[in-house]
Amino acid sequence: MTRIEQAVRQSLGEIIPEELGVDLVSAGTVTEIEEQEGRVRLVVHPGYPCASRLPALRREIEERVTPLLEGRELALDLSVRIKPHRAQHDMPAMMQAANVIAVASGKGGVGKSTTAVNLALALHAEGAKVGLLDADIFGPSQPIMLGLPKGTRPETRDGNAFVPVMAHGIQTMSMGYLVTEQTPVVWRGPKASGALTQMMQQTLWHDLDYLIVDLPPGTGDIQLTLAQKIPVAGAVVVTTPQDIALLDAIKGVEMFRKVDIGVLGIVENMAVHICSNCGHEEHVFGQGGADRMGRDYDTPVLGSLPLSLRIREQADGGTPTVAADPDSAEARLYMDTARRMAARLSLTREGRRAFPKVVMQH
Ligand SMILES: Nc1ncnc2c1ncn2[C@@H]1O[C@H](COP(=O)(O)OP(=O)(O)OP(=O)(O)O)[C@@H](O)[C@H]1O
Repeated sequence: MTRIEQAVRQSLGEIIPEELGVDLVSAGTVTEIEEQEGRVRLVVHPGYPCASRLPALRREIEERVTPLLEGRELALDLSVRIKPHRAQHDMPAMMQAANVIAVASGKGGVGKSTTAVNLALALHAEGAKVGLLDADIFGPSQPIMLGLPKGTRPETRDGNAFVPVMAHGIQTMSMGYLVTEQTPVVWRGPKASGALTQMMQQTLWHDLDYLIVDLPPGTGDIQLTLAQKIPVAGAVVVTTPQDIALLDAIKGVEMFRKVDIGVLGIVENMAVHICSNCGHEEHVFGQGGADRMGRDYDTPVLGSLPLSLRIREQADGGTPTVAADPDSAEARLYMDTARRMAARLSLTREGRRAFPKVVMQH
């Protein structure tokens, strides 16, 4: 390595993007530094979607590196490359989805689905190709949050494969598309788990960087099936700061660890209420619990969302916050959380790629 290459490497080793928490070199994003005639070629590939951050990162790199080049030109290739990351027991990634991320909660009603859809939209806004699977077989809520008209059905191909339904730029699939109000879902246990595997594998996901799976609450059959049959690169546990929700969240974290699925972090929802009249902040469900849990279980808090009327109205109205009002404070919190989640995943080991396989069977 030449003197200039060394100096460049060292200065890149001092740039620490907030969401990554480590420097560009340690994170493995610097794939090439080469002094050539009259110029230095530099290739930096962040492994997570961060379109909104690239201009500032480019400026920072240029400002630090250019003075070191002794008059040579800087040829900088700064672009995102999302790879598949290691799934449990080294299972190969799905062909059509590089990274499956499970969004779970220990108990119901903590806002897991709202969080999942906003995180999916945030990854999309940052430039990733994203799918969302509503795995809540018994109470699918994503079709409503995605604003899809009642009775929306996915197209089928060859009679047994579903074309994902596009909504706000992401590919989606939900049991809500397959059942009607007249056909109550009476499956339990193995049948429901079978339905999840089927939905996952018989959907023609197209070239996804991330498939976000919105799990039903708890630690039951569906979660177990996911752990056995589907390669999951990472999990996120959504919780409110209430003690009881936290205890349930701990069970969720432990469940994923037991089945060798990495927990990327905790998202704390409804952490603080901001009065829409006077702006007064109140910690409705207590304060600091997720931080404590994060420390005790060595799991970072990826983000903290307020209890906000807008989040509820926008989700329940079919255009979740990130799509409805991308510049709002709440949307920015979701974007920050999603970037941290994906950045943390980018630091885990690379996974095995799947071999081409025909999913459709007759
Ligand atoms: N941060 C928030 N502020 C205000 N309302 C919220 C927030 N997050 C979620 N909600 C609302 O809380 C309700 C429950 O949310 P959601 O359906 O996402 O929860 P869940 O944990 O997925 O529920 P379930 O256990 O039934 O699957 C919804 O009406 C949603 O709009």
